[in-house]
Amino acid sequence: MTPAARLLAAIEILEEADADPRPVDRVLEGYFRQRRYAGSKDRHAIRERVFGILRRLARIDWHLSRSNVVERPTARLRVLADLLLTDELTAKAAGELFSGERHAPAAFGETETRVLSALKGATLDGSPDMPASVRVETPDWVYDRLEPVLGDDRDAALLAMGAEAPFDLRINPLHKADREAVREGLEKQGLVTEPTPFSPFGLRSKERKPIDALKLFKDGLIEVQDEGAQIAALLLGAAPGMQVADYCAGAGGKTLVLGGLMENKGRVLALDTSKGRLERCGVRTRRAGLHNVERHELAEGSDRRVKRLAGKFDRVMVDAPCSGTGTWRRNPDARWRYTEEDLAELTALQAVILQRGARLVKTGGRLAYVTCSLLPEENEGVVDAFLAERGDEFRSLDIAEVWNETVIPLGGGACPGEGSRLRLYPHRHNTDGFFVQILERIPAE
Ligand SMILES: C[S@@+](CC[C@H](N)C(=O)[O-])C[C@H]1O[C@@H](n2cnc3c(N)ncnc32)[C@H](O)[C@@H]1O
Repeated sequence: MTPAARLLAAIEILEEADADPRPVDRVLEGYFRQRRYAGSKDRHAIRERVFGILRRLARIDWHLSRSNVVERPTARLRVLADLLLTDELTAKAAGELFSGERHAPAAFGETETRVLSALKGATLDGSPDMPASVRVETPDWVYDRLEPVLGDDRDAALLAMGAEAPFDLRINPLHKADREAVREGLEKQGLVTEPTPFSPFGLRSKERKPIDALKLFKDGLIEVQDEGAQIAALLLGAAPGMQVADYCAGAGGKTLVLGGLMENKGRVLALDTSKGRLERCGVRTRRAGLHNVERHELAEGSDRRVKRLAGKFDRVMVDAPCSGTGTWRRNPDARWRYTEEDLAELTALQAVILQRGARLVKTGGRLAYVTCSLLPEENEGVVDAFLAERGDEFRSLDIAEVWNETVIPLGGGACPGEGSRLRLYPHRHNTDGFFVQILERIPAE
C-alpha cells in the first residue's frame, strides 16, 4: 500500500471506531480481516497512525477547535491535523497525500483548506496556553479526581499512560517451568524478553508479537498478562487444597494464576455474568492443563447457587468491572469511553459485587478487591463504604505483610503499597494501573 492508501485506511478505521462501541483493537481486526491484501508492514503503519491519533486526540481536537473553523472534528480532519502537528508536514506535502487519486484520500475541501492555514506553524505540544488536562490527554472529570491520590505525580502518571505498554507474558505456575528456560525458548522463536521485576512468573518484551502460533503457547506454558494483573492475583495467596472463588473471572486472566498456584488441588469457581468470557476462560484453563476450575454463569440479580455457597471459600477474588483508567496504555480509546455519569453506575455495581463476593468468604478466609482503575471512588471509596457497614465482620490486612508472606516470593524489593492498599502505576512500576486491597473475614475469638 502507498503512504496515501495507509492514510485512507486510518481515516476509514477512525470513522468506523467512532460509530462502533467495541474497543478500537477489535475494529482494526475486523477491518483487516476484510482486506487480506494489507501486508504486515501496512497493518503496522496503519495501527500506529490510528493508535497514535487516539493517544493524541485531546491535543489534536484542541488545536482543531482553536482554529475556529470546525465545530465537530471528523476523522479526515484529525488525520490531516496529525500530519501537520505531529509529523510537521507542510500544507503542500499533506496535499500530495490527499491527492484524490485512486486509493488516496479525497482532495481537500474548503473547510480543510481553512484548517490548513489555521494550523500553519503550530506543533502538537508547542502551545503554552494548552490546558494541563489536554496536555496529558485526560478528560477533566478524571483529571480532577486524580489530584488527591497522585498529587504532584499526576501529570507524570498520565503521561506514562499515553505511552505504549510493554508486552508482558506470564509463565503457567502449574508447570513450575524455569523462567530462564522459557525465556531462552522464546528468544529462539525471535521474541526477546527479560524477567519482570516483581512477578516471579513474568517475562517482558519491548516488542508486541503474536504468540498464538508458538508451541510454548499451544502447550499452555505462556499467556499474555500485564505484570500488575499477575501481582494482584498472586497476592490473594491461593494454595493447593483451598476453595477459591474468582468473582468477575471474565476470560480467566486471574483464574489461570489462582488455579496454577493450586496445582490442580482444591477448587476454583470462576463466576461471571458473561457467557462468552466464561467460554474463553474454559478454552484457556484447558490449554493451561487445569482440571480444578469450574465455571458458572451468574444469573441476573441474586444467584441461587452462589447463595448456597455462602461462607464456603478460603479465598475470594473480586476483580470488579471498572472504568479501566489504569489500562489506557493499551486501550487509548478507553479514555473517552466513560463519562462522569457512568462513574456513579459503576461504583454502585462495584458495591453490590463486593457484597456478593464477601458473602462467599469463610471465617478466617480472605477477600481481594481489585480494579484496574486509578479513581478513588472505585477503589478505597467502595472498600471504605463496605467496611463502614461490615467492619465487625471484615478487616483490612496490611498489604506489605501480605506481600511478604506471598507463598511465591514477589521480587522488586519492598512492597510498593502503603497501609492496606497497593496501587500500581505505569510511571512507577511499569505496570498497568491497579488497586488491590485484601480483607479478612474476622476469625471468631
Ligand atoms: C475486570 S473484568 C475481569 C477480568 C478477569 N478477572 C481477568 O483477570 O481476566 C470484570 C468482569 O466483571 C464481569 N461482570 C460485570 N458485571 C458483573 C456482575 N454483576 N457480577 C459478576 N461479574 C460481572 C464482566 O463480565 C467482566 O468479565
